[in-house]
Amino acid sequence: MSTPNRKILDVLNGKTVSPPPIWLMRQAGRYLPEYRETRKKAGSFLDLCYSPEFATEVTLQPIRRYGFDAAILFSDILVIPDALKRNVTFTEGHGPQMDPIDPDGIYGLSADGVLDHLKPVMETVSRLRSELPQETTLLGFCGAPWTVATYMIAGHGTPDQAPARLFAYRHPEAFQRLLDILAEISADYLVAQIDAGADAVQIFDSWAGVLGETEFEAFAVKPVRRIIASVRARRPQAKVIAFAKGAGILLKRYRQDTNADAIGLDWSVPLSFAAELQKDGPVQGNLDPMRVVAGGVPLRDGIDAILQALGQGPLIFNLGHGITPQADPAHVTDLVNQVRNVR
Ligand SMILES: Cc1c2[nH]c(c1CCC(=O)O)Cc1[nH]c(c(CCC(=O)O)c1C)Cc1[nH]c(c(CCC(=O)O)c1C)Cc1[nH]c(c(C)c1CCC(=O)O)C2
Repeated sequence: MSTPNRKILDVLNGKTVSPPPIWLMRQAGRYLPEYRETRKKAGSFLDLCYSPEFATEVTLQPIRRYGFDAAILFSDILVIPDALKRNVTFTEGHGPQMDPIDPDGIYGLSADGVLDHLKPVMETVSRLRSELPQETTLLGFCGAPWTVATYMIAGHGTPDQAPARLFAYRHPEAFQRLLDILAEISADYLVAQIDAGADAVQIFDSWAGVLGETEFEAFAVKPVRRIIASVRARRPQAKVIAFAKGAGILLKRYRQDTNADAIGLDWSVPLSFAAELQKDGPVQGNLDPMRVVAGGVPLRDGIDAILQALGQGPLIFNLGHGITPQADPAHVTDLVNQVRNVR
């Protein structure tokens, strides 16, 4: 069998690829008119996530438009609480909502049936692998236990994750049990995505940045290390990108202690520090999504700075967080052309 030429896998193996491969977090989404069209047809947001036909279509849309080096499975990190029967809904303007969980609820959680519930997602992954160009890397993903737990405890998004932080102090045993079950399910879920055709996976810890040092170690590092170890024990070839948003100087230890193949960097990570982190292994990031909204000079300067600081080492070009609905699709074309040095 010939090995497909997937640049992102080369970077994940520690190689420098020039120009760097590129994909964008949330590259399938509301900034694209074709996404908004499909979204209307699919019904609710979760209906879209569980429809192999529509989820495949929206995953492919940004690949057709921009030829990104990776496609990321269209789904959401909150399909796990949904599979755990937490009554998850997404309503326009309110973001995700679910039943807030208490300690009794945590002790009542069961992993049974979770992967069955997620079978349509695996069907989407296998359709994608057969429909994508050979050279496009297919990324699977899950949320990190801490970030998923913050939604399960509050029942919705919060600016500072105060409900989950307080819960962890008040109910340490129940909270640990929640992290453990989420880590176990997430590892199985990632293995299932890899078996269905994902080339690599990303773990999103979007709320890692609100944790103090001790809690970062216990709630962000440990569960992610456990997931990666469990996936590697079963699928030694699997590549993992870990994105701990807001982790700052703790990122140095985060890579070493989780054993991630690459770490994602948000836009607050100084490029001098990013270059140091790159000496330990591949990095991904870290353009401020607002530069994509602004376009023009701020966009050009931001891209230049990243390419200058990180372009000589293993880099996957990305944003420092998801692209926002107000981004102009034409600015994304400019971004891709500049990174690829196309005039
Ligand atoms: C925290 C988190 C969530 N979901 C996700 C995270 C981690 C990354 C991050 O921090 O952005 C991850 C995610 N969500 C989505 C993807 C799909 C793949 C891709 O990146 O293109 C991925 C990888 C689609 C989505 N997930 C969601 C949308 C928008 C919903 C819609 O189309 O109506 C999309 C395209 C909904 C969602 N899902 C979530 C929130 C808070 C919201 C509401 C906020 C919003 O509306 O942007 C939870």
